[in-house]
Amino acid sequence: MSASLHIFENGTALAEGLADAVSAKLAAAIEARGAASIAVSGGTTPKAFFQALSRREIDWTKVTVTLVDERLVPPENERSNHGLVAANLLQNKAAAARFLPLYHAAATAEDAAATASRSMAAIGTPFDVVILGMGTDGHTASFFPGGTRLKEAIDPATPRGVITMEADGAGETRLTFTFSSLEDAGLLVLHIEGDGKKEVLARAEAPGDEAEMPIRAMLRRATSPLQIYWAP
Ligand SMILES: O=C1O[C@H](COP(=O)(O)O)[C@@H](O)[C@H](O)[C@H]1O
Repeated sequence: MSASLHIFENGTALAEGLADAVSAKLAAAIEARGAASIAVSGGTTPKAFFQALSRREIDWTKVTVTLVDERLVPPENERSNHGLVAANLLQNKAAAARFLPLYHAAATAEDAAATASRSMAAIGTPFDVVILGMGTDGHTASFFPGGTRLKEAIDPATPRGVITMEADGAGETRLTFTFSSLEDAGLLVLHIEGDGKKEVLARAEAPGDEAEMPIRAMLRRATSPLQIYWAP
């Protein structure tokens, strides 16, 4: 499915425009089914978007928020995506939303992933909204080049759920939804900012191996049209 590019003059305009699109999709899902779901990314990019979305007037009591991926750290750790979402999205109107974490204190990373997969089964699929980010190495979610379970993570035959991932440059062990969990979202967004990320995207759009730039799996094979939101 081909991608669409939405260009904004700056990060503030992008945050507001993306919050408009996402809140409209969540409101439509609530209207249709009485519930809505969104999986968001961490990293440095989404903070302003989270803050804008947190102020949108939808029925947040009917919205479940989770993460596309997470580090195997508790929420009080400064590198926790849960912590980022708690501080910036689960605020204002969105404080009423239900949050389902990927991290669980467990004996092993595999146990944490299995617990996350089980709790996600309650959300229902596909997600109404998925917001992806992208690293300068071409990773998305925790689909890292050289990742221990990259092949499995981006294989469309791997079932929906959360798996572990380790990779050089990823820091902590990661927990990540698989490709099949994310690629058919009602609204599938890639949120990137800056000229550097635009150049990375251009490289990803060129022919090459998905294992070298795993964002290519989403660009090439997602069944939902990928909506790329970019600002300088
Ligand atoms: O490791 C991660 O990085 C990506 C991108 O982060 P950014 O700091 O370049 O915005 C993010 O999408 C992912 O969720 C996160 O775990």
